[in-house]
Amino acid sequence: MANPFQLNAPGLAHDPHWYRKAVFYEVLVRGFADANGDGSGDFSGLIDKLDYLQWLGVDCLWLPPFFKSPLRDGGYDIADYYNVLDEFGTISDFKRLVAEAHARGVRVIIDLPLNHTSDKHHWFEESRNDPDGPYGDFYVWSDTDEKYEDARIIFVDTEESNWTFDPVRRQFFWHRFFSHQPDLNFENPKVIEALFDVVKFWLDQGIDGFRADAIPYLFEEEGTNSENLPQTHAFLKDLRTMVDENYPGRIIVAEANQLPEEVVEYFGDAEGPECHMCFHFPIMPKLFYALRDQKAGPIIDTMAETPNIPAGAQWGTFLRNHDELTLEMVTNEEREAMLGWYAPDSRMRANVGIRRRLSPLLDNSRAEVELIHALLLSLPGSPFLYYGDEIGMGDNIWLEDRDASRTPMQWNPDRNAGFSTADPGKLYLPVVQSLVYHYNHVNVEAQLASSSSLLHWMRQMLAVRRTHPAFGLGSYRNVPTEAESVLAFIREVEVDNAEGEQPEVVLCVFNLSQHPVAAQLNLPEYAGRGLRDLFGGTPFPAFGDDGALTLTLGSHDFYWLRLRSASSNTASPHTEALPIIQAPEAVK
Ligand SMILES: OC[C@H]1O[C@H](O[C@H]2O[C@H](CO)[C@@H](O)[C@H](O)[C@H]2O)[C@H](O)[C@@H](O)[C@@H]1O
Ligand SMILES: [Ca+2]
Repeated sequence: MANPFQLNAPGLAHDPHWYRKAVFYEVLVRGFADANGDGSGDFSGLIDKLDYLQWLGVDCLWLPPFFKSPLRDGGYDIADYYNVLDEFGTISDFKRLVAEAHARGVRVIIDLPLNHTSDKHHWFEESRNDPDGPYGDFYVWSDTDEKYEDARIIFVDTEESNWTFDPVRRQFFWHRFFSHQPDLNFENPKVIEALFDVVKFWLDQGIDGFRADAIPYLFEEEGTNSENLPQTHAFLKDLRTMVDENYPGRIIVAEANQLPEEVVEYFGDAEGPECHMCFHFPIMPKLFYALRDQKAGPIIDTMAETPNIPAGAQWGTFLRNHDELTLEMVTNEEREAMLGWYAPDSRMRANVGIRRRLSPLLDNSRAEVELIHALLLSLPGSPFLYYGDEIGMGDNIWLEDRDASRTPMQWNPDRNAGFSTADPGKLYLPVVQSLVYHYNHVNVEAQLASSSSLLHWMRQMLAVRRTHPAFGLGSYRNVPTEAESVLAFIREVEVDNAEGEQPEVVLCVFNLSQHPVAAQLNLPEYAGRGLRDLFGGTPFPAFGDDGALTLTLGSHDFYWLRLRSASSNTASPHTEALPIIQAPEAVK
């Protein structure tokens, strides 16, 4: 069959700030495509699907850990930083993946858990067996489990303490996550050296950057909560210096599940930059909260509390990922409300969060799935999508822990959803066969054949976003309205085009309510200016002479509107050109 996704192979454009406009896509190698039919996804399978990802409009892949691991924490328990899981392929397969992605203009970042290893890592084996040997001080050992008592337990479902007694060394070792994941001792310069070597090794394989997993927990200090310590920031400044000096254009993305004022510290400052990007953990749950509360307030407040970031930095925004939908960044009242709304069955909960995929969270409401994506794609930050959400994949809460939302990608209605030719019982996890999300009807092939599908809608959204630099690079300004269900904001950036520097101003308006609403916006600086819809180019009524504009929005409706040029209020070919969205051959 002809490949319906094949486009040209543009290669990578030179752009040191690529990540500030990029759309990222988190893809589990294990879960995407199984090329050799052994029941597990692999690098070759992912390579086969790169045309699809390019067609969708993805700019950069994020690959969660694929290193040698006993897989007791989805690969975040690394046994060997320098080797990959046998079932995924070889390092040369990985390099081929990077090269093939780059040929299609798609970058690749990987996940690097530096805070801890698996207890099967040889560093730990040697540390526990030979306290005076070269690895004796690689982990945090203690004769007592009463140190650092102000550090909270993160995996509250499974862990009772951050210390575990090791019967071999007859001491306790420190771990912020599972008890089979000992924390490395960052006070030991040899550990830092070893980890810098790991980072260099992977950057030498051609990756475009890495996600620094669980970064707030590197150091411990008595009398503190052992999170976000100054020593951690000093380590990150050194790491950034090494990356900038040796690998310009490659990025570090901080995974710091912390309050806005704490997360922002992970960007560093002009004198001492740290990470190029930080995930914006606080805004994510507020989007879900606002949707059920049907009020824009929580989003407006969180954006107001979000500090400015240094030039050249960017937020990473997301709706879902391989973890539970974490509720660490909301108040106790908000958390209780969200658990009631989104996790009525206790099986849907994990640690301080909810282990469900996006579509089931939103009761398979297409309008809500569209609305929350429209928010994600237009609020400040570079969006990180999660594989399968572009087709509204479901989950399986009967699986353990976060595996609920790590099931195989659904490609077609064939055996194993087209993910693998293996005997179904051999798959790493079963494909989703629930009534509503069964792979018979929720799959890429079916959605490709339907021009009104979520998949085509997503592709168009990414295409429109790409055409308007205001979304990636623009400033953000809230526009107050009386209607409490309406969120309105302006994204604005100076763009250089044939007519010289011109501001691109995009007005985004969302109705978070299930009921229609009319909202008046007052922007006197735009008095008399017209607007155009970004999708079809339809002219909208102009702002009045006093700068007032009344918009009506249907249930869960939204607009992305571009302010027309000040001089004429008429379309100019350069500033108002609309993106041409082409349907693939298969649906023409
Ligand atoms: O390796 C341990 C974990 O590291 C990341 O953890 C983060 O996920 C937690 C939720 O599962 C979250 O509560 C915590 O704040 C994060 O640091 C990684 O993403 C996990 O998959 C992994 O288990
Ligand atoms: Ca395989």
